[in-house]
Amino acid sequence: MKKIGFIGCGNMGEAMLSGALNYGFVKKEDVIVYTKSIENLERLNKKYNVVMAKDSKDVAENARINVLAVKPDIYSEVIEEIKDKISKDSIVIAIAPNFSINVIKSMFDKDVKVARAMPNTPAMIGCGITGICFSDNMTIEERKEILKFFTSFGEVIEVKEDLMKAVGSVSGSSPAFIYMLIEAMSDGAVLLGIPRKDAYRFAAKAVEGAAKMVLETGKHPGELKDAVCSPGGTSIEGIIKLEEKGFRSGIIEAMLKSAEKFYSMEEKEEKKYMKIE
Ligand SMILES: NC(=O)C1=CN([C@@H]2O[C@H](COP(=O)(O)OP(=O)(O)OC[C@H]3O[C@@H](n4cnc5c(N)ncnc54)[C@H](OP(=O)(O)O)[C@@H]3O)[C@@H](O)[C@H]2O)C=CC1
Ligand SMILES: O=C(O)[C@@H]1CCC=N1
Repeated sequence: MKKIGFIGCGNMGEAMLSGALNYGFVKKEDVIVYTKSIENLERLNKKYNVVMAKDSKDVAENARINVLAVKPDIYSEVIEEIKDKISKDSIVIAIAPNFSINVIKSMFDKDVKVARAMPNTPAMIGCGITGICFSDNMTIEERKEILKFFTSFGEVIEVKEDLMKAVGSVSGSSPAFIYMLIEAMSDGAVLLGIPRKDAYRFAAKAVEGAAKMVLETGKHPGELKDAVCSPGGTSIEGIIKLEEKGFRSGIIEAMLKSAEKFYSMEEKEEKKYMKIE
């Protein structure tokens, strides 16, 4: 029996796989992976030397922890395929926005052990952050093991299930917002004459440095911002423009919009599988 299996291994699956291997949660011979295309499967096998499964069932039959890293619209098809192979000792990790723990149980048609998580792609470099909740039937030991998996490629915070939609915004989706910030900062720097390559470096390092200042000093972000702005100086000019353009409310609304979508996706599946009106 392998320790962990990945059904689907694209952007998020590979980020977790490489994180878990690099940061020592699991050895390559203890991982089994299945993806739809043979090209991707062979690429992953070559890159990580993990065992290739012949199909999703093969993963479920041979792995104790099963990570469902397929797109949301493939979940039901995959669960249908593997449900008979999931034993009472297996653990299912679900990372799609749509499916609550109850819905996953209902899709498996049994009291399966479910860890519902919302990770993010910086997992690939060991800098992920994941929000997670567990089904009641999971033991403390099992929970600890799953927390260890997610900790192997970043931080993990246990949350109540109804906060998963917020975690989706602030963890799952937010890297996309930050990449946009870096891209926009770089465009501005290029406009001011800095070569493109250097512009990305300046912008990304500023984001990294600012994030570390928040994490390591424990200071309020507003205090750190104030320390940058000299009276009558250059930064405050930029800040006035950001306020004028609705920077902060734009970000807050983006968070709410992502959470709203998460909730509506979840609600749709609840109605379908739990027969809730
Ligand atoms: N991307 C992100 O930042 C985040 C994603 N998530 C969630 O992670 C999940 C995966 O998303 P993401 O990694 O972006 O998606 P990708 O499209 O990058 O990866 C999907 C994977 O599923 C495989 N696949 C497709 N059909 C099947 C099938 N029938 N059986 C088995 N495997 C199949 C694909 O195989 P192949 O490569 O061969 O086509 C691919 O490896 C989603 O549910 C998403 O909501 C959660 C948090 C963050
Ligand atoms: O965009 C999505 O739906 C997925 C979930 C969070 C990040 N990516």
